[in-house]
Amino acid sequence: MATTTRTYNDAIDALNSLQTPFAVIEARRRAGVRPDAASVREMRAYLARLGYTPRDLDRLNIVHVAGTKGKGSTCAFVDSILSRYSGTTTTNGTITPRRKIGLFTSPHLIAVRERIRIDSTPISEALFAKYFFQVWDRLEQNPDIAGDQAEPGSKPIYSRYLTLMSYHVFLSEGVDVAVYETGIGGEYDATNVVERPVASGISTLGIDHVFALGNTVDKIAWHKAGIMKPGSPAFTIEQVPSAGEVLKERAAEKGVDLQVLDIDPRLEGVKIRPDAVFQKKNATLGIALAETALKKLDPGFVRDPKALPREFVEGLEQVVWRGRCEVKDEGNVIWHVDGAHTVDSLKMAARWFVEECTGRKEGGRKVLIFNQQGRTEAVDFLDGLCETVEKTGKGFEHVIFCTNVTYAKTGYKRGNQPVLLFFFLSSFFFFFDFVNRQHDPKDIEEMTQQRIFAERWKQLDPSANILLIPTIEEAINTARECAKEGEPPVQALITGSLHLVGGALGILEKADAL
Ligand SMILES: Nc1ncnc2c1ncn2[C@@H]1O[C@H](COP(=O)(O)OP(=O)(O)OP(=O)(O)O)[C@@H](O)[C@H]1O
Ligand SMILES: [Mg+2]
Ligand SMILES: [Mg+2]
Repeated sequence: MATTTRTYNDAIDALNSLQTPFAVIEARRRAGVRPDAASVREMRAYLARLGYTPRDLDRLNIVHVAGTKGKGSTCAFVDSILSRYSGTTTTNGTITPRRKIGLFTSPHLIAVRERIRIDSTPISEALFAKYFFQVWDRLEQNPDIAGDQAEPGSKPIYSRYLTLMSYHVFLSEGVDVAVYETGIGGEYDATNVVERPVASGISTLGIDHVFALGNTVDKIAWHKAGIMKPGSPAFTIEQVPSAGEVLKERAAEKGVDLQVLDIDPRLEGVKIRPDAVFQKKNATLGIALAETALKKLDPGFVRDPKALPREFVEGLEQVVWRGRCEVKDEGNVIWHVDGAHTVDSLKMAARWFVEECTGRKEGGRKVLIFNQQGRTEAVDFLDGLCETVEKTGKGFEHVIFCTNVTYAKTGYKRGNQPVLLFFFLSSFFFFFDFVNRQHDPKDIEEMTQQRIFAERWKQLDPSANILLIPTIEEAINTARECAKEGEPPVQALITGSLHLVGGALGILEKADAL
């Protein structure tokens, strides 16, 4: 990859070249190749080529979170609490200096730099480009270290590159504590190169990423349990029994003291949004992780079992975690935006939408915009969604299935220049942060998946007006056209994938990053 200039866009181009192409993913899937221990060995090799050892990561005081759902939300709670708590405590009369908090999450909604945050803000384009190419150069300067377990001269794949880069960013920027969300699973996830986290947390387990992790919740639990490390406290919340058992067994094998937390009674009176049990579980986990980190970072910190410190309450109430249970009132349309993309979380999202709608005086017509790309099982997401909303007596009047392409004219993402990368998609240009090589372009062009969704919805609710619309932008405009003069505002739900939600928020807010 030519890297003669080193702008942010060059960095994004180079990063996108590290995506595993759709054809390779398919070939591996057919051959039954699943992630294994080699991925962490490879991460260790790249870390060494960058000039770091796993010991260096200890300086980051990592809080590590795995789970099927609620990882990102839990991490956001920890980040929000810690950033409010730092700099406010007095030890022996002196104010402790403000701490820098790193946050590494996935996926991104609009711009990839959202995945690497310092003090809750995505790193700037300039900083992203700078560190991206520092990593690139170091890998090229040290193409091989004798005996290491990565192919000589190779570059890590997309998610592993970003993980490596995040360590380099946080170490270079002097981050005091870094909160890490796993990508897929735990045991073999790129983030699992950390050996001595300050604490590990496992959020709600369920079924997702079946190919990589297994098709039952106990197999999935085995992977997630891989982030627990001897010598580091580990926490989880109530799980379905088969998953809970596996977590306990693996904790015992590793000699880890795993605490299973009930909803924290100190949350009474704290305004958690949405006001739902799943979010209180995420908050409970977030509190325990933040407390454990603070015990290490702040010798003056004492846990009060009766009440949460003011900074914790503020951190929990004011947390920002975009694309999850968001309401945006546009006048004619009230948008409900949630990136749920598993059977269970879609039921949660539907319940939240229904509660929002029933809480309103006037009930306008309901419109759904749904997308999920590249996962055939996604058609089963629809049943719970339809049923939950129909229970209110008034289901979705219009149901729009669109692709994950954002803009009608320019393709995936607004940018300075379009880059034509792909063959099949004659009418779409691909843009930087959302070039996605991991889906079959033909499926998108022919709206194969959307047609399957439409068939299913026709069976679920024959009275709904079902529409297939190519882009997110056109889907949003269509929903806007459903609003009629003199009628209460349209109540629209946008859900099914984070790509969809990111694209939609980008359009609704004209934002470049969240
Ligand atoms: N504990 C939970 N149980 C079930 N559903 C949840 C839970 N927490 C969040 N959700 C739902 O899942 C969606 C995604 O939440 P979040 O980003 O925290 O999860 P994640 O684990 O980071 O997911 P991803 O796989 O997208 O990285 C939310 O919008 C919400 O609808
Ligand atoms: Mg996931
Ligand atoms: Mg996430």
